Amino acid sequence: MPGPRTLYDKVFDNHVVHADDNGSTILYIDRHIVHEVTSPQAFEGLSKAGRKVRRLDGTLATVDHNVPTSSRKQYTDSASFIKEADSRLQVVTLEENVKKFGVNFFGMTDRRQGIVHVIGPEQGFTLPGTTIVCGDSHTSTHGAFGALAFGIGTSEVEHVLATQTILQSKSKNMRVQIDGELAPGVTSKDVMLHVIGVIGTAGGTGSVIEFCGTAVEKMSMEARMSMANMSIEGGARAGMFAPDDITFAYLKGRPLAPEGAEWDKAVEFWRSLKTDEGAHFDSVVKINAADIPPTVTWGTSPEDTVSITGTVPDPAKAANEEQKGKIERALAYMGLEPNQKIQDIPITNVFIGSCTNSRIEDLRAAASIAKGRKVAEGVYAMVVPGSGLVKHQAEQEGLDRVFTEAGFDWREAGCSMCLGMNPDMLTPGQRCASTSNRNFEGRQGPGGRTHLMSPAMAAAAAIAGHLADARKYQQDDRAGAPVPAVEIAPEEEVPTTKQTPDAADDGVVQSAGAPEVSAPVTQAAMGMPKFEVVSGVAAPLERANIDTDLIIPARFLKTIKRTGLGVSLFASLRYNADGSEKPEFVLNQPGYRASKILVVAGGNFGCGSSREHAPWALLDFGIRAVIASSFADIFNNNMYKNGSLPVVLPEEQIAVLIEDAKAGKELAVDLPKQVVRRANGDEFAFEVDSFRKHCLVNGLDEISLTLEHEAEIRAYEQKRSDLWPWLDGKQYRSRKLGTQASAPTSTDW
Ligand SMILES: CC(C)[C@H](C(=O)O)[C@@H](O)C(=O)O
Ligand code: SF4
Repeated sequence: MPGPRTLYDKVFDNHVVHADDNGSTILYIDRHIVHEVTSPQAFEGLSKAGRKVRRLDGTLATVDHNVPTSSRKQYTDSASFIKEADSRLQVVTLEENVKKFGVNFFGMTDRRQGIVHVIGPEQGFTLPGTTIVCGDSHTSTHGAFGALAFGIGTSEVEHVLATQTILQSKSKNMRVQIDGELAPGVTSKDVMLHVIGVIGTAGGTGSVIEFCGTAVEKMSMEARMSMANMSIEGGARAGMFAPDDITFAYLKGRPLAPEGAEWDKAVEFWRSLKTDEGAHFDSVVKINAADIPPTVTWGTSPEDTVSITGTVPDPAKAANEEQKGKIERALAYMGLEPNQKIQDIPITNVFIGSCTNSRIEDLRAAASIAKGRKVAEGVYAMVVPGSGLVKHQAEQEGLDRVFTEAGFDWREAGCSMCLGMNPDMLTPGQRCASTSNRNFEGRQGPGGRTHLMSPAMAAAAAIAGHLADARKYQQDDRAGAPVPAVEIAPEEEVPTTKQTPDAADDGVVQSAGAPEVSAPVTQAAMGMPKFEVVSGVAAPLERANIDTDLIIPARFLKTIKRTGLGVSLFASLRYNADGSEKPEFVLNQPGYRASKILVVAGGNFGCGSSREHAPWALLDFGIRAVIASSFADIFNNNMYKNGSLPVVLPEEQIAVLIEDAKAGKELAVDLPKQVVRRANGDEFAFEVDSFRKHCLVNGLDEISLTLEHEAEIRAYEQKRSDLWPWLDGKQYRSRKLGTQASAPTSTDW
C-alpha cells in the first residue's frame, strides 16, 4: 500500500502507463482540447508522419482566439467572415484539420463554440480525476474539478494526438489553504489576485497547487474555475480542488457526464479523490480569507497587486535596487505616478470576459452592478460571454438587456480583448479595467495598459469611469436602489513582500474506436536538430520574469508554420512604433545580432502563455541556448522539444557570464559534458534530465520513442475501460464490442 498521498499524487498515479527509473513517466491523457493557435503545426506533423489521432473520443476542438466577436448574423463561412488574413488562415486550417482527422469540433455556427476552458466544463467533457491537456496555459482551469490539467506546447499537442500520452516528471506538491469568511464584496478573483501577490508569479514553479480551506469549500464551480485558471499566473504547473458535492451538482446532467448506474459509480470513485491525512506537501501557504480586500493590479505582472483602497507603490520605498527598477519600469509603462490613489486612476476601456471570468455567474455579478446605471462618458465597455451557451443563458435571464441599456457592448463568444490577436484590441495608451488574467506589457494590444480585477469591479469601473470599489455599487434588488453594502476601511494594505512558503472521465465523443497506429518512424518527423556544443558570443539580457508575450506578442502567433518568427522576436523591445530598430536593445547591436546563446540576469524566464512560438522565435533568430537562474515550466519543456536547451545556473555564475557577454568573450554550452565553458577555460556545470539529454544529443523524436510502448498504452486503455468506463466514448465502446461504428462526425455525441 502506498503511504498517504495528495490529490495530485493520486490522479498522477492513476495515469501512469510506463515509468522509467530516471523519473520520466509516460502519462495517459484522458481529455485533449484543441484550438486554432497551437494546433496547425501539430496536425501538419501528424500528416507528415502518416499518423492518426489516437483517441478521437478524448479530443475536442474549437476556435476561440482569432474569432471576431462581432455579430455572426451575416456569417456564411470563416473564409469570408474573418477579414484578417492570418487569423482566417488559422481558423480555416483547424476547420480543415478536424475534417481530415475526424475530430469533434465546435465551429463558429455551433452554439457550443467558445473559449476552450469554458466549453470543456460546460459539456461535462471535463471530469474529476482525469488528466486534461491543451496547447494553452490556462488549461489549469479544469483543475477546479479535481482533474490534473495543464498547458502544453505544440510539439506536445502532436505527441498527445498521436499517442494519447505525454512524457512527464512528477511536480512538487504545494498547498494553498484559505480559511475563514470572505468579506462581503470579495470574490474568488480577488482571492486569486491576492494569492499571486503573496506567492509571486514564480511562487508555484515546479509545483501543482492544491487549493483548500473553509473559504474554498464554499465556493461555486465558477469561482473555483477562476482560481484554478490563474494558477499558471502563480507559476504552477496546475491547480487542483478536491471534487465534492458542489462539483457533482455542477456536472450532473451535462451532455458528456456519465449517467444512471455509471454516474453513481463515478461519484463513488470521485469521492476517493481527496488528499489523505498526513500526506506530504513540499510547501504550504496559509491565508486568512478575512484579510483579502477587493484586489486589482497596478503594474505589468499579475503579482503587482494592491487593494482597491490602496495606492500605487513608490519606487523610493522599494526593498532593493532590483525591485526599484522593476517598479519604475512598470509605472513608466502604465503611465502612473507613485503614491497615486488607485481609485483615482481613470480608464478608457472595460473588458468583461476571458476564460477567467466569462461564465454565467461572472456576468450576473457584473450585471448586478450595471443594472439601472450608465457606462461613464468616454469609456468603451464590452461584455464577451465565454461560450455561445453562456451567451444564450445570459439572454434568457435578460442580462444582455441590462448591459446594453447601461451602454455596454454585448458580443459573441471568444477570447476577445484578453490578448491582442483578434479585432478586439487596445490602442497605445488606452487603459482597460479587465477581468482577464494577464497584464503584461502589450497584452491587450501594443501600448495598451491593463488592470486586472473581478467582474463586479470591472463593471463598477465602467460606471465610475475610473477604478472603483464595487462594494460602493452593490445594489439591493428589492429596493431597486444602490446602497453601499459595507463600510469601507480607508486604507487596507496588502502585503508587498512575498511570503516564503514554509517547507513543510463521460460519455465522450465518438469516432474511431480502437486506435490504428502507423509503424513507428525512427527519425524525427520534423527533423529535430541535434544539440551538442553551441558556442559564440552570448547576448546579455538583464531583466527578470520575461514572459512569453514579451518574447513574441500574440499578434505574431497567427502562423501555421514553425519558422519565420525570428523577425518578431522581442518585438516591443526591439522595434519602435514605426518599425525602426531600437539601437539600445541588445539583439540590435552589431556584436550580438548573430548570438546563438542568451544569458539572462533574473529568473522565471518564459513565464505566462504556453506558446511554443517563443522558442520557435528564439530558434528562428538563431538562439539555441538560454542561460538563466530559472525557467517557467511550460517554456522549459517547449525548448527541449525543439532541439534547444534551457541551462539553469546559480545567479553568481550568471553574473560572471553576463560580464563575459558584455565584454564580447565567447562561451560554449557543451551538452554532452553538461558544462558552460568560458573563454578562459573555466567551466560551470549544469544539471539536465538524462532522457532529455539523450533525445537532444541524438536528435530523437519523442513520439517514436513513446510508440515503442504501444503494448503498454493498449494495456492501460483496457484497464481504464474496466475501472472508469465512463471515460470511453460511445463509439469506442461499441467498436470494442465488435459492433460496426459509423464514420465520425463533428456532432456525433
Ligand atoms: C495562444 C495560447 C498559446 C496562449 C496561452 O497559452 O495562454 C493564450 O491563450 C494566452 O492566454 O496567452
Ligand atoms: S487567457 Fe485569454 S487568450 Fe488565453 S485562452 Fe483564456 S481567454 Fe483565451
